[in-house]
Amino acid sequence: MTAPQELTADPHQDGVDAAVTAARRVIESLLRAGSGSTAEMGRIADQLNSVADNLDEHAPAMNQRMVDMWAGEGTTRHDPVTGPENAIAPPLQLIGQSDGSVRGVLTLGLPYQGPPGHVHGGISALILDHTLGVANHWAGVSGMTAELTLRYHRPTPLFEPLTITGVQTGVDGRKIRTSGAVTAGGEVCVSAEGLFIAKHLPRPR
Ligand SMILES: CCCCCCCCCC(=O)SCCNC(=O)CCNC(=O)[C@H](O)C(C)(C)COP(=O)(O)OP(=O)(O)OC[C@H]1O[C@@H](n2cnc3c(N)ncnc32)[C@H](O)[C@@H]1OP(=O)(O)O
Repeated sequence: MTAPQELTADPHQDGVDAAVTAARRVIESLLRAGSGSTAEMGRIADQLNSVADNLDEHAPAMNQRMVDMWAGEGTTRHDPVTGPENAIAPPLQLIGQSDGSVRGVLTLGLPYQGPPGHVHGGISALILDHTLGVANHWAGVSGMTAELTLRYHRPTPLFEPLTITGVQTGVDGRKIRTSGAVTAGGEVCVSAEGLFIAKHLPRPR
C-alpha cells in the first residue's frame, strides 16, 4: 500500500510565493472594500501599477518564461488551482491517499462567489477538473480532459471548509474515467464524472 503523499507544490515562506500570497490578499481586500470604500482608490491603483511595472521590468522574455515554468516541478508550481506561484489559485493542496484517491480541504472567500454567499459553479468546475487530473496522475495513467460532467446538488458555501476528492475509476485503452466531488459538512455539493484521453502536449523548450 502506498503511503499518503503531498501532490501539490509546497508554498515557500519567501520569494515569489510570499508575493503571490500578498497578491491574493490584495484581490480579497479590494472585493471586501468595494466601491463604497473610503480608501484612496486612485492612489492604490497607482501603487499596484507601480508594483506590476517593477515585476515586468525584471521578468524574462515570455518564451523563456514558458520554458522555465514547465521545468522542474512543472505545472504544480503555477497551475490555477494549486500553484503557489499563481495568484488566482485558491490555493488547494491535494494529498494522494493510500486507497488511490486524492483529497484536499480549502475554504473559498469573496473572489469565488457566484450565488449570494456561495461558490460560483465555474470555480467548482475548475477545481474538480484539476483534481480529477491529479487523481489520474496519482493513479499512474493521466491525460487531457475530453468530457467533464458536473452535477450541482446544493449550493456550495463560501467561508466554510470544503473537502475536494477525486479518484480514477477505470482505464479502457486511451480512455480514462475519473470521478470526484466537493463536499461541505459531509454533504455533497457538486459531483463530477470525467472522461480523459491519454495524451499530453509537449512542454515548451
Ligand atoms: C500533477 C499534474 C496534474 C495536472 C492536472 C491537470 C488537469 C487539467 C486537465 C485539463 O484541463 S486538459 C485541458 C482541457 N482539455 C483539452 O483542451 C482537450 C482538448 N481536446 C483535445 O485535445 C482532443 O480532442 C483530445 C486529446 C481530448 C482527444 O484527441 P485525440 O486525437 O487524442 O483522440 P482521438 O480522436 O484519437 O480519439 C481517441 C478516442 O477518444 C474518443 N474521444 C476523443 N475526444 C473525445 C471527447 N471530447 N468526448 C468523448 N470521446 C472522445 C474518441 O471517440 C476515440 O474513441 P474510440 O477509440 O472509441 O474511437
